[in-house]
Amino acid sequence: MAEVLHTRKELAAAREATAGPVGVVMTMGALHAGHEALLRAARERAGHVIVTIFVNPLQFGPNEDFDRYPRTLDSDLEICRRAGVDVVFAPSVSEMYPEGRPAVRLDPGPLGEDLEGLSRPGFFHGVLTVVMKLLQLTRPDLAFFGEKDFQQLTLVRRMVRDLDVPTEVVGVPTVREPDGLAMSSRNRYLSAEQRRAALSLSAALRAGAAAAERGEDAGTVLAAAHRAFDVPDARLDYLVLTDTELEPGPVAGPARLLIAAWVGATRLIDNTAIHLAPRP
Ligand SMILES: Nc1ncnc2c1ncn2[C@@H]1O[C@H](COP(=O)(O)OP(=O)(O)OP(=O)(O)O)[C@@H](O)[C@H]1O
Ligand SMILES: CC(C)(CO)[C@@H](O)C(=O)[O-]
Ligand code: BAL
Repeated sequence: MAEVLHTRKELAAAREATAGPVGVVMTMGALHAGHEALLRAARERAGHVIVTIFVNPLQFGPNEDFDRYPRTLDSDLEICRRAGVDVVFAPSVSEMYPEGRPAVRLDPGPLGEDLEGLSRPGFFHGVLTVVMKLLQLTRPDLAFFGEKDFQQLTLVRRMVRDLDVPTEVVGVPTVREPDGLAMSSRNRYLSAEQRRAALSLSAALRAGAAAAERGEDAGTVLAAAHRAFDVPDARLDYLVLTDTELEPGPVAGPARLLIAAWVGATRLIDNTAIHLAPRP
């Protein structure tokens, strides 16, 4: 049975009593099969698994969905129990930020201002600040993050490297619905019609990957992805081809194709690995 803790003091006591490799999976709750894959990966690599459930106000903009973000603690706990999680840490906002918004926040650097950071100013300052706080509180040997949020995974890896955090960051492949839609807690905002339009994100990525497999160059790969996205009910935010560190403009070799789009009032993201053929 997972132990459910709400205070930093309880967590510190539980952590003190734990030996052996500790794995942490950080979440905002509303757990789904994507999160379950992270829990399985953690269970395989770590003797002791801690899950954090915290909807972090610091990473939401003033007009974003902090208030309506789904909060489903009972079913989350059931999923954690089934997955053999040892500790669930589910603090309140005042427990995490007793003095209100922290004056000192982590600066994600230039990548934090691009892609997701362009549409969500301050987002990665909020993400990295809470991830660092949760790393300090849980002191894990391993921390598991989903590739679905590839820019987040990249920035967390960079933070851990730049700030000498003694934790290995493990990326877990994106879990999809059978029709290709990347699992996301925000999918539950979609009507049936919007869910059909949302398929255009993964369709664009598949079209890009298929063009790369045919040996097409970067420009053709991107054009194929754009053509496949062409649906009236979804509005593109960005569709970019980068290198695997999210720097712009790869011409050959391993790359990443990333997309963000609005479907109604819901903003969705997705990405895939691409391998560009060597240039002649
Ligand atoms: N489909 C997925 N496959 C793999 N990992 C995922 C998937 N969805 C979320 N994750 C990972 O789970 C962790 C917690 O994410 P979070 O709780 O924000 O869920 P989410 O579904 O991404 O929510 P949202 O839709 O609000 O962004 C992150 O590391 C995230 O990348
Ligand atoms: C990493 C995270 C838990 C920080 O709030 C959040 O950004 C998420 O769920 O991906
Ligand atoms: N899944 C990343 C957290 C967020 O979108 O707020």
